[in-house]
Amino acid sequence: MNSTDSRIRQLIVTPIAFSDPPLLNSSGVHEPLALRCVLQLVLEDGTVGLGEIPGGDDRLERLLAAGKVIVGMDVFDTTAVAAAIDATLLPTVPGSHERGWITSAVEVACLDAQGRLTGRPVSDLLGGRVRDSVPFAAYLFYKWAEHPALDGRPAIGDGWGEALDPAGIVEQARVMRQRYGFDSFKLKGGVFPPDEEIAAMKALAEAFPGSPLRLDPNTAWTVETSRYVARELVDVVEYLEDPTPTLAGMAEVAETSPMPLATNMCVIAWEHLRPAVEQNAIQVLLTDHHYWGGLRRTRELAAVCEAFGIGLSMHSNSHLGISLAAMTHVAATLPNLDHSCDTHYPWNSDDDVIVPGPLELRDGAVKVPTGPGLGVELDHDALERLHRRYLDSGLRGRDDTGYMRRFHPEYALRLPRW
Ligand SMILES: O=C([O-])C(=O)C[C@H](O)[C@@H](O)C(=O)[O-]
Ligand SMILES: [Mg+2]
Repeated sequence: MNSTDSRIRQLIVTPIAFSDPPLLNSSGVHEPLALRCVLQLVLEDGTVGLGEIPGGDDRLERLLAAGKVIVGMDVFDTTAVAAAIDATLLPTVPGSHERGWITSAVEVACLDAQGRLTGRPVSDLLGGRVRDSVPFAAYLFYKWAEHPALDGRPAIGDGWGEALDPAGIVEQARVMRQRYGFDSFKLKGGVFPPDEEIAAMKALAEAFPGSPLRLDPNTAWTVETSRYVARELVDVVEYLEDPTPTLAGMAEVAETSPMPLATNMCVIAWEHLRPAVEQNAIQVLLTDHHYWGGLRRTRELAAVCEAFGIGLSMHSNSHLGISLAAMTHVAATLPNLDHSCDTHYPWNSDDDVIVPGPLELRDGAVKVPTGPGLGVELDHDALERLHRRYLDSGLRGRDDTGYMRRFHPEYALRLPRW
């Protein structure tokens, strides 16, 4: 062993759980805890690279399998590392989308380690920044005031209060702007009948004139309803996100839609790109390095979008700071990032910060960390605390619909619903 031995010694995967408010969407409501996996990629010289992806038993198992095949490989050999993981998972995980989560998580940890070894930020390793700070949108949600009491557990409140109508959404947007300076706003729709959500978007447009707005019902509408909403929101939204299911459905809506259609649902793997282009089904792609195979693959995806005139935005699930750092680094290097990125980060509790330090949402943007690698350091006490929560919770997957049914047994998942 010497001080520059960049071979991978071990992948440590830690499943964790962190607090999530009762955010509503087209498939139910967020549970009180969200699951993530934190990766620590340990090199022979003791350098550690960090990664983070959504949790759940399946992903945990796949990450552990990936960890076994990459031992001894050089951390700079990310193409071979990804290929080894892909080959290992292929027999049991046929979908490239699902394999992408795992190769991505490990690639980010490799890049973090490479940056620590070379003293360069990940954005430099990706080709260099075209911007020093990355704009994010406020991600607005209809929500309950609290997680109701359940099975002897008391109700769990949060500082945000209830938002179930246009006034509540505008108020939430005001708080988001006041705290974080966001200029653009995305509303998670598909919760209430379309006319109520149209009213919320119009109220936002009136309250924040000139601010870019988006509405994302996660495929809650039929083609006909999508066309109606599109007509109602002309000159109100910059794009409509996943109004209806399937590429064919999106293509039908796009034929008459006055605004671009965006997706993070019907184009989620490389094999979806060609039919999407052929059918002109989407005009904006929300990329997400977590499932597109990593930060380098995200840059390749951006180039494909550029070639076909598809605009670029960025998707987010509930996430912690390692993911935010990775999103910020890659977004900083994308010349054709046309829209501010999504982030769930403001919904997190202060108790759940696992990488205290440079990441801050200010003026609606995050400054790209300039320290080595991702530029963030893991708080091991916080990691241990969130790992305990995971163990104690017994939660092993995400189930927004099942959780909604605990309070409304008649609730049924129907997409499209309207
Ligand atoms: O843009 C999106 O579709 C999302 O962010 C998906 C997420 O799962 C969001 O809907 C949520 O967390 O409820
Ligand atoms: Mg979406």
